[in-house]
Amino acid sequence: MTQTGMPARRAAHQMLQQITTEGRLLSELLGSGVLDQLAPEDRATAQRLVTETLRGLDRADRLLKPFLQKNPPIFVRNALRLGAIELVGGGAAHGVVNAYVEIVGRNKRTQSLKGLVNAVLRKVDPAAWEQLPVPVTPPWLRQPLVAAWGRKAMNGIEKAHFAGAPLDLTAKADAKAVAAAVDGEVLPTGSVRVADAGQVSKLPGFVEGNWWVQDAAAALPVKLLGDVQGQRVLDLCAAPGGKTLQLAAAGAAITAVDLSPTRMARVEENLKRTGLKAETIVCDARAFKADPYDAVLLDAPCSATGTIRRHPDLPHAKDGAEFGALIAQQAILIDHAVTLVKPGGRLVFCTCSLLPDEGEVQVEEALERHPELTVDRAALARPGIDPDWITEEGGLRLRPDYWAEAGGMDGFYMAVLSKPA
Ligand SMILES: C[S@@+](CC[C@H](N)C(=O)[O-])C[C@H]1O[C@@H](n2cnc3c(N)ncnc32)[C@H](O)[C@@H]1O
Repeated sequence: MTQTGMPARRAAHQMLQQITTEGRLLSELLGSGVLDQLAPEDRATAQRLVTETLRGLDRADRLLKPFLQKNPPIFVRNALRLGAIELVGGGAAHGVVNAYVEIVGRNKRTQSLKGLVNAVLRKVDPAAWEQLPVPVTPPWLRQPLVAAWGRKAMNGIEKAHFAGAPLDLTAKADAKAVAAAVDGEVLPTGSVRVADAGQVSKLPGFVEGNWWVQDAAAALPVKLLGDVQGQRVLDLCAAPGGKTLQLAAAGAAITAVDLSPTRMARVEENLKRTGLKAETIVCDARAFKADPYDAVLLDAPCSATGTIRRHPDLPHAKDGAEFGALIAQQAILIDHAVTLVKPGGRLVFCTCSLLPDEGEVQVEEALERHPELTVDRAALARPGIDPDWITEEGGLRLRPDYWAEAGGMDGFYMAVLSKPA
């Protein structure tokens, strides 16, 4: 672990507080300029420290529990958690303990607990860390996931969440050449995996736009469309544009729609860097009107529970309260997307969610509302797709515990629906 200074620790503590008490997401906090006052190396340290703490939160709590007679206030608990993670990561005990004693001492409401923080952190034994179980997901999310996939699979999913994610790239043209340039490997589905990436923008081929960052699971929905050369394709909910770039690189004429102007600006940056072309339209996909398309891709807003390997803040910031609204919005988006598919055309519905309500169930219900649609199972016969991943209704279910030995994949659901000619 690199040297951790007080500004980075204070920022990490502040972010952990906002995530665990205000339901803020780390990406929102980073975007809001919370780290702008810090030197670049402190910014990176604060972000790494808070990410590692969130990933190991349940384990840090177990490590600390024997030394706490009752749960201290969350401000203190978060200081203890960060301190424990630093100690386990090899931080010098004296410096770590003093730092978190100081953070707790600066707050009038918690200054009387400085002694507790000092005593508890001094007792932490970093060697005990490896003996503790894999961190468990908070119950609000664990329960529905165990109900959907079973306990054994959930343990595998939690292992994958704890391990974090490697960096996956999608090549604009030649995956083998990209793999050779970045010292990566080509996965069975065609994505390039980089085990030890470092700073993404410094990897060979970034400036030239030879590839973009995209998890191997997230790259599959576009592949299910097969050859789209010369087809008119609508990418609904397109930002930051990973799928738009894939479709453009495959030679389709793309219209990319997203509600968020800031996120659409990222699609435009990505198009510029890669030299690819797409029409971009900022608007609510539910109100978008145009002549029907050969294919529509709907990557609907969802719980994002498939991306916890890279966003360990999510289970600690959220409580599932917005799931109902997201599920309702997905159904409305599907119904509208169906109107934008021409006869004989296809709709790919996908979400980066682990919840069947945002995947399998959504498609089953869509088929009831639109009996003219059929599920295109043949579209799933693609290189690297394990037949065990195919679901009863004919969709593709991907989970973080798949490809465990090779570094896992994001949780995703996708299905191809065909309209009669
Ligand atoms: C899962 S992300 C899409 C990821 C993107 N397809 C990719 O591959 O990079 C969902 C996107 O939906 C957008 N969104 C949410 N509600 C929307 C709506 N009603 N209309 C259009 N876009 C919407 C969000 O701004 C967000 O960019």
